[in-house]
Amino acid sequence: MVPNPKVKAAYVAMRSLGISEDKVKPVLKKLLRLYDKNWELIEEENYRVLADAIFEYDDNKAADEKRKNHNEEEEEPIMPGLQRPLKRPRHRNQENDLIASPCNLDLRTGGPVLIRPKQEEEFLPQLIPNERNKGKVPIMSKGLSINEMAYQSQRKDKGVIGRLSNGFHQKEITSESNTFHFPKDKHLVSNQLDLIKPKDEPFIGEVPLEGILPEPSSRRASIGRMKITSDVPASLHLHGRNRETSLLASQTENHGCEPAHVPLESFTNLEIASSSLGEVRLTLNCNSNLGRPGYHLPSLDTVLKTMEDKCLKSYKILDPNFSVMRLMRDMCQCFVELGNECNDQEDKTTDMGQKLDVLLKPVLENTPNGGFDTQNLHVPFITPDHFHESSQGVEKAVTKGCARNVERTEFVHNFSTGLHGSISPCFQATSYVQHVPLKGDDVTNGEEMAKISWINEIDDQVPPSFYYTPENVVFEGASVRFTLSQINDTTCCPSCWFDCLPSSVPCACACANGGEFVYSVRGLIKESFLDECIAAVHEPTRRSYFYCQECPLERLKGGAPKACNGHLKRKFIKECWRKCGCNRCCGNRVVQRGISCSLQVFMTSEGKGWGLRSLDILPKGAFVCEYIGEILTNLEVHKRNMNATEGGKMYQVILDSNWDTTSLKDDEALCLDATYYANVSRFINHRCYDANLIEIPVEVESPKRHYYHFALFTTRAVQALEELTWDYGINFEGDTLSDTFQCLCGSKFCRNRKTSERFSWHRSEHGGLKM
Ligand SMILES: C[S@@+](CC[C@H](N)C(=O)[O-])C[C@H]1O[C@@H](n2cnc3c(N)ncnc32)[C@H](O)[C@@H]1O
Repeated sequence: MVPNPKVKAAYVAMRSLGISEDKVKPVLKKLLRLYDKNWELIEEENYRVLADAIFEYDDNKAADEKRKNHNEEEEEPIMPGLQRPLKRPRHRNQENDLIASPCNLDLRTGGPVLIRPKQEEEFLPQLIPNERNKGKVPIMSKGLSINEMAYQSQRKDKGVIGRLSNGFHQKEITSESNTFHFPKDKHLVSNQLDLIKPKDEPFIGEVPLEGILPEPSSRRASIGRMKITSDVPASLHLHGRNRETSLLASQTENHGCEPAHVPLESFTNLEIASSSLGEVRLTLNCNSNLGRPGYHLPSLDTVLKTMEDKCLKSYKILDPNFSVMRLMRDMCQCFVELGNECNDQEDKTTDMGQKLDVLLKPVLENTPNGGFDTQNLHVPFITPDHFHESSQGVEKAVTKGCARNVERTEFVHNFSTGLHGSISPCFQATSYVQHVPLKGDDVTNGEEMAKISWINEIDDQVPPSFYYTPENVVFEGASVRFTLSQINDTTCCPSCWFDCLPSSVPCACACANGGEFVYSVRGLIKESFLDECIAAVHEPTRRSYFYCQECPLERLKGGAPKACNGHLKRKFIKECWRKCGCNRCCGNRVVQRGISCSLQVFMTSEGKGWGLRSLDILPKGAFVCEYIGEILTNLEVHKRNMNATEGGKMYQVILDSNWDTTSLKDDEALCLDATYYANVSRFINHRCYDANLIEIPVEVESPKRHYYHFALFTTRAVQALEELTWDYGINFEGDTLSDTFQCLCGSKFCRNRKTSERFSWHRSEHGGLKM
């Protein structure tokens, strides 16, 4: 009989791993039966399932034998003769492994496949508690040389705009070059890792360990504090298991003592370096007792073996010579080599962001708080200036990142009512992030329902990188917390059903909109409402403004309190929400459903940089997108602007459409900053007066209107490929803007001209426009 070519190919693949045919045959048979002869599953990832099944069988057999010896019972092996072909011995927790195996076969019974390969990740957390991320965490300690030697950079391209009373106000800033340099000399790049001795570190005081790895509060108390001092000479040169990689372990808690030889088992600080010069080091810190009574540090050997085993199983690395230490060393090497090769300034900044992400992400993934969907966690980059401040700064920055993710929990279940009681709108962002490089041709990075493409027919620039988020993210200190209890029956419509719009009796949400819904059945803003909104911007009078008794913006400027310039009152739209009886298809839920039109980011030909356009014709009153960014307190905006340098782009918008209160607290005076976190709206350019978009504040989750959604709707029909623009409300006669923003909007009503061709413009006393 001609051998099946697929079987033959499987033998060949296994042979390359040192597994003989007679070992492959019975396992392959079982697999084929279990997978219903679905070869695709078996062939996937270079026969990973098959290889694992063979190993699994081997392990089972070893375990059986152990048990047999132990029980002194006579038992026939069901499939004799399998021996591990790999060079590396695999030591496992047998029980866990059996369950967590990607192809959890009971080869003795040919029983069902409990976990299919693709599902492995889902099962791991429960099945191997505390194991999943172990060994993945290069914790940034004080000794991380990236911090000290490689990374001196300034915030790059940080753009800021602040909205004036009815528009943007800005502080332009320059892109500063990133000064990150790795050693230029090629000879510094050694092919081998060398022993390194950490140089004396400056005293930076006490660094709480929990700052690096946040612990659940119950455990915090028991966690010791790690002190890093200038005199931490207690470095050990450890030659781990005759490996080509040399290790250095230091006893960080051994302050001020002479170097002491400690057993491998009690290392607390493992460093892997790129060479003896230690240009790049990876540091692994571990509190010697993890704050748990009875905890003993495993030996380095055990950790490495377990990690290698994990790499085999979880990361599908089948190379029998694979070594975790080599992997980490290679990573250090990459830093050195890429730094040397990188001549282009821009490359350096982008690459560094990625490298830091590699280092930081695992720290966050490994938070013992657990429970987060680590697959979806997006970790902000820590800015260079935080890295070179001090190593303490590094740890602070890492903590910040963790804190942000802790805040990410969206719903706090209220057990007494069974409702989602307290709802935090989004997660905590940090300002200290670096832009994320754009991947592929979708500027949304897959975050929106539909892809948003980009095109540049003018030059060879690619869109700037930033962190795409379809929802606002809250920065620390901003008072944005929603609770269902804030919404009473007069501010929602619990008795409505499916869609509120067709109802002949206006519901509470319609009443909040002035007695009728703002949206038509086609999902457009009704013309009368829209025209009122446009008129309020185009023809403001004194009564169109709120005047704060104590303006939060003026308060920030310091000095003698100045009178408020006024904040333009805007009509709000109130959308239905969770306490309403209708569902997501309700016609009074437009903005919350997100972007539905076809948009494209493109390079403008007038020199305004990138812009946004619609690929389709849009009718008047259509919702285009929300202005999305970080929700900041104005205090934070002020801080960011103070730290910014001149020359960048403007991305900040003040949420002042309802500043009618005399007692607006500092944490309630909010702003959206789309510099780091943003959606596609950050590409919309300004146009004086006759822009085709208008901002309308939309209340969705909360009747408290100091926070609201900043939604952009068309003011008229828009042609396909016509640029979408919006009037930032810039006061070109104001001192902050006149020099820095040269308006290229091309409108015949452009306010940036001293005298318009056809009109003579002057400002109203409140900063609005009058013809
Ligand atoms: C919110 S961003 C808009 C997107 C931006 N063009 C880009 O390339 O990322 C605002 C910045 O775009 C530029 N910009 C927007 N409207 C402009 C206009 N009418 N004239 C000149 N520059 C404009 C300015 O640099 C401004 O700071």
